[in-house]
Parts: sequence; C-alpha cells; structure tokens
Amino acid sequence: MALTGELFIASKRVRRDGPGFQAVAASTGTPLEPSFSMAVREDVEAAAAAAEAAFPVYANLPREKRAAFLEAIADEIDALGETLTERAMQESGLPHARLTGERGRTSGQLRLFARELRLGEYLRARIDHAIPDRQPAPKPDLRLRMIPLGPVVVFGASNFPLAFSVAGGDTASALAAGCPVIVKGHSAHPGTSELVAGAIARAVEKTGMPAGVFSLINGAGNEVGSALVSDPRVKAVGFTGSRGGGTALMKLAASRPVPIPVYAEMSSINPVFLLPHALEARAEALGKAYIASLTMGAGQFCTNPGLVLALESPALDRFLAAATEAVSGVAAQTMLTPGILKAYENGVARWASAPGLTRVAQGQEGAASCGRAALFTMTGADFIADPSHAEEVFGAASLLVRCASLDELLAVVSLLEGQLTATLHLDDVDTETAARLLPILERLAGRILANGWPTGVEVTDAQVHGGPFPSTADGRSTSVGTLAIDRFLRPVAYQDLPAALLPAELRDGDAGVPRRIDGKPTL
Ligand SMILES: NC(=O)C1=CN([C@@H]2O[C@H](COP(=O)(O)OP(=O)(O)OC[C@H]3O[C@@H](n4cnc5c(N)ncnc54)[C@H](OP(=O)(O)O)[C@@H]3O)[C@@H](O)[C@H]2O)C=CC1
Ligand SMILES: O=C(O)CCC(=O)C(=O)O
Repeated sequence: MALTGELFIASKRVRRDGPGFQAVAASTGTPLEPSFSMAVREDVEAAAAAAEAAFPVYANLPREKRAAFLEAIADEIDALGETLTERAMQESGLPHARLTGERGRTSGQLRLFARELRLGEYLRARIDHAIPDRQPAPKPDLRLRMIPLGPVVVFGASNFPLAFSVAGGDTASALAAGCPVIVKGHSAHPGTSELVAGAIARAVEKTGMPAGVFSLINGAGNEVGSALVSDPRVKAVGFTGSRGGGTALMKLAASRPVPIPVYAEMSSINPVFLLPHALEARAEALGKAYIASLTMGAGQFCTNPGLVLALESPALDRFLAAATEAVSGVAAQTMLTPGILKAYENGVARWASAPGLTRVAQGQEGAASCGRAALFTMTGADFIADPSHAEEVFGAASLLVRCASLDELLAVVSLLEGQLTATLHLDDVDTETAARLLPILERLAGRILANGWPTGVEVTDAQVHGGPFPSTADGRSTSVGTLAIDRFLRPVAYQDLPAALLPAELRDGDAGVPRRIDGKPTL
C-alpha cells in the first residue's frame, strides 16, 4: 500500500503544495519516503467545519451503527497487517513483537468500545416518574442520559504509534461516545498515521458514516495543534505526551472564551514499594524483574518504574546487586526520536551530576540513536532535602531511594506528585505495612498493583489509566478501558417531556439498556 503523504480532511485525502516533511528511520536517521503535506490554516478550518456538520448526524445514529463503524475500523486495521507493523517499526524503532501486540491492542480496544455501545450502560439512563399529587408540591417527571460533547481533537502519542495514536484509545472512546474526531498526527510517525487514517476513511465509506466524523492533520511546530484546540467548534481534547505540551494545551483550552476540558496524560514515575518480607524472600528475582520492566521499549512508557522505595537492609543490597547485574547486560535501544533521546540523556546527566545521587549501573553502549539504561540510588534523607529528582526522566533510567525507616519512606511519599500507578511488592507478613500505605497510595495514583510491574496496561472495563496531576490533567478520568468514554459525554435531564420527544432509551417500556427507574436498577 503506497503512501501518498496526504492529509485527511473529512475522510478525503488532501494534498498541500509547499514545504512538506519526511519521517526518519528511528534507528539510522535516514529520511523515509514520501514527503508529507503540512496543514495550513484553512485545513484546520475545513476539518473543524466538517466535524461540526457531522456531529448532529453522527451523535444521533443508532448505537448499533456506531458499533459497526468501530468494528469496521478494527477490521481495516487488522487487514493492514505487516504493512502497518513494518512502517511503525521503521518510524519508531520499536521492535516487531511489541508493534504486533500493539496493533492487536488497537483493533481490540475498538471492538471493546463497540461492545460498550451495544451494552448501553454508559448512557446511565435514569427515570424518575412524576408524582403529580405529591404534597406540598407535585414531583415532575425527570429522565437523564449522557450525550456526546461535540468534535474532539486527539493528539497522537509518539511512544505508542498505534494504541495511543490515530485510532488509539482517545479516538476509539470519542467515536464511541458519538464525537467526531480530528487527529493532530505526531510528526515522528506520519506514515503509520496515514495507513491508519486510510483504514478509518475506508470504514467511514463502507458503513456510510458522515465524512466529517474523521480528519487527520499534520503540521510541525505548535501552530496547527494550538489552532485546533482554540477552534470554538472543538469541545474536548485528548493528549498523551510531555508535561510541557500538556500543560500548554490545558492553559490554552482554559483561556478560550468558552473553556473546554483537556484530557492530557503527561508525566509519571510510578513508585514501586518493596516491602521488607517480600524483599527478603525474593530480592534477586525482584531485581531482575524490575530491570525487565524498566527497559522494555527503551523505557519509553509513561508507566515505567522510575522510582523504587525500600527500607535499608541486607535484602535491599541483594536486590540492588541483581538489578545492577541486569542493567549492565541490557543492550542500548533505539529511542523514538532524536529529541526524546536528547531529553533522556539530559535527564540522566542531570541525575549523574546531582549531589546525593549515585549511578550504580548503566546499560551497554550502542549506536548514536540508542539510549543506555541507567540505575541510580540515593538515601531517603537526601531525597527529602531535594525532591526535584522525582521529575520524570523519560526512558530507561530509574532511581532507588533507600530509606532509614518507615517514617522516612512515608515522608518521601508525601513529596511525590500525582502518579498513574503505585506498586506494592508484599508477602502476607507485610500486610500491616501495606495497609498503612494503601490510603496514601489511593490519594496518589490511579492504579495500585500488588506483586507485578506497572508497564503494560490491560484494556478492560475495570482499568484506570489516569491519576492526579501531573500524571494526567484530570484525575477523575481514565484514558484506557471502557470508562474512557465518560470523558467525552455530559449528562442531560429531560423534565416533563412528551414521550414522542424523548430518546428511545428513556421511554417507558423495554429500552434494552440498563436503567435506574424510580431508584431501582433494571436489567
Ligand atoms: N508521559 C508520557 O506518556 C509521554 C511523555 N513524553 C514526554 O514528551 C517528550 C517529548 O515527546 P513528544 O512525544 O514529542 O511529546 P510532546 O508533548 O512534545 O508532543 C506531543 C504532541 O503535542 C504537540 N504539542 C506539544 N506541545 C504543544 C503546544 N505547546 N501547543 C500545541 N501542540 C503541542 C506536538 O506537536 P508538534 O510535534 O507539532 O510540536 C505533538 O503533536 C518526551 O521526551 C517525554 O519526556 C512523550 C510521550 C509519552
Ligand atoms: O503501559 C502501557 O501499556 C501504556 C503506557 C502509556 O500509556 C504510555 O506510555 O503513554
């Protein structure tokens, strides 16, 4: 399937003359064909106008039609097979097995949202019947359901070119909610983006969706993304990337005449707690597993274990020895972009020159495009003196904080910012310590794990991939799992409306969706 380098406006390919840009092979820096069009202001305008025109039609389609559309996108992505995986490998430098898995995750989550639409639970349908003779005043008839917000802008993420990009979780959940999507493609993988956009455009045609339900816009610099977030027709934003980028978009969205929500997933260091008995029982195995999680995908996961906390003990020395040995054997790995590599190297250099931090191990040297894993330690007391070292270093570098007591460990935790995850390694005998930590971790993070590692987010109904700022912009939400649909919905109540005007799910009789009627759950 030949790439054309075109944009997609209202599901149609559009070429822009003028300066374009090329992707580069992540491992060699060699430019890749073709040249990609850069969007101009009128493309933003056209995409927003088309999304706005499509919205009332798309939002009011029967849920089954939207479900069939999502499944058609999934089928088209699966059909791209190796063509998609190979281009994503070239552009991202990520390995084949990882991208094959990510392709399956991408089509799988589209199908999961199709199921969510059929279930209809997300509508939160509620009916409170009128009580005309209630004293001292009659009770009105009230009925509630969730409706879509309107056009959504999604920023593709560099580190998940499939599952968090053009047809990733943000797009799948927004389309499921009934919102047209305009994707701002990531400049690191324009070919991958074009292949996936082509799949969506074919699904639009096959299932008869309004064309404006999807656009893909590329453009370097911040101009195109900022113009999209500022457009009055856009009603919400999904973003995965840097803290700087996410907070800039939050400010922009909040300063619009009509502010809109930005669901940005930004930085997280995912603290891991090695509780004493678990550490004593399996220090070496934990040390090895830690480094495997840390270095997966060159550490370019927002869920990677960037901070480990434990109490001083001989078992901690055994853990560190195993982790040190494992890091030393890790080959350098290609990083996503030269910019991300440079930011990683700067972060490691910052840690290496900071008083109180010791670099205890580093991975093997590699090619110029590769990042070297690195492991640092410091004491709890030094961390408390300068908690700025808790800033995310995006890549395979991690910091082990050796604490003199549980109180010191708790003092370190109190200095941490909001996190996507917190992990406990524990045995039965550690339960009391874990119970002390748990309420603190609930306030800190969106997902709490026991005896596992945070990388690799399962896409399910009960997943939360979110957390307090700065891990995300809004800790009340998740960007993975079916609850992600909530970000793009809002409730509307209908008071005393005639049945003929009510949406089908709110009429009396069997509506085929779970509802709460006069306080009682049905179905
Ligand atoms: N926590 C996480 O999940 C992730 C964190 N990162 C962090 O981000 C760093 C850079 O990676 P990258 O993926 O390029 O992330 P960025 O945040 O730099 O960029 C992500 C997207 O947002 C756009 N963007 C960024 N800032 C603005 C702005 N101020 N206004 C409008 N649009 C903006 C970019 O557009 P354009 O390219 O056109 O500028 C790009 O499309 C990494 O080194 C890492 O620290 C990266 C990926 C995931
Ligand atoms: O660990 C995962 O599967 C997801 C990680 C993620 O969301 C990210 O790195 O941006």
